[in-house]
Amino acid sequence: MSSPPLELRGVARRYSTEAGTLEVLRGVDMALQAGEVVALVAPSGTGKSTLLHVAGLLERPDGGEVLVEGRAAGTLGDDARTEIRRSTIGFVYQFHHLLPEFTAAENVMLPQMAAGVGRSKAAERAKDLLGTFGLAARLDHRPGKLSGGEQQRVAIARALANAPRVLLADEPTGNLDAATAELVFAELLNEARHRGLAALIATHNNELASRMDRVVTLRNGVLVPG
Ligand SMILES: Nc1ncnc2c1ncn2[C@@H]1O[C@H](COP(=O)(O)OP(=O)(O)OP(=O)(O)O)[C@@H](O)[C@H]1O
Repeated sequence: MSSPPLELRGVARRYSTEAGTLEVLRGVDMALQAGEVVALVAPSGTGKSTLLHVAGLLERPDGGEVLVEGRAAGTLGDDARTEIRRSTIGFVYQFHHLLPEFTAAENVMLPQMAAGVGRSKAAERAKDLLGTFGLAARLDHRPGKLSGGEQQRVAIARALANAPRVLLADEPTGNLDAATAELVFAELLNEARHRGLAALIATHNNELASRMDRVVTLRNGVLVPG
């Protein structure tokens, strides 16, 4: 059997604070299979973002390992992690984090060009992706001229730009009104399923969580089912 796109083994992460050491992750184990969309539920402040950042190779674990397609990746150096992240992992944040001085299309082109794709090919792919999210008429708009839902759709298109096998999302619709959140979530779920991605989507919303394939909860620094 091939390796899961993403696996966490005994992942630990702690922060030094004035009050002492804060053990946020105490041995997180999880395997995320291709085609599986998993909900990550965690009360605020328990380490959900920390977990996603470590899983997405943005931060290194203090213990344990993150395996990407079977390769120990979490504890590699910054350049190697960046390389693997760029080619394998798409990340959607709660706030879109788009670059305000670039257009929607350019925001989707940039990660591709950073990965070595030529400008015209990147532009073509950005157009296709943004079209998928109903933004064909918004390619040349800067983020400030887009609605919240449109901004988040651009952010999702950007996360998919390099055809990742893993999609990580940190409350991707948490900043939208309920009706827009529903539409954007449905599109995100649809794309993740259509592409057969291994997806981990953090949400505080139990109804959204129940529509994913399974739910994991972060409790006392470990993941438990349900
Ligand atoms: N760089 C850091 N240094 C010190 N403490 C940190 C650091 N990053 C996070 N923490 C602390 O670790 C804990 C978990 O933070 P994290 O951002 O992962 O929580 P979260 O579950 O994502 O919260 P929320 O849902 O409110 O965004 C919090 O108590 C936070 O204050």
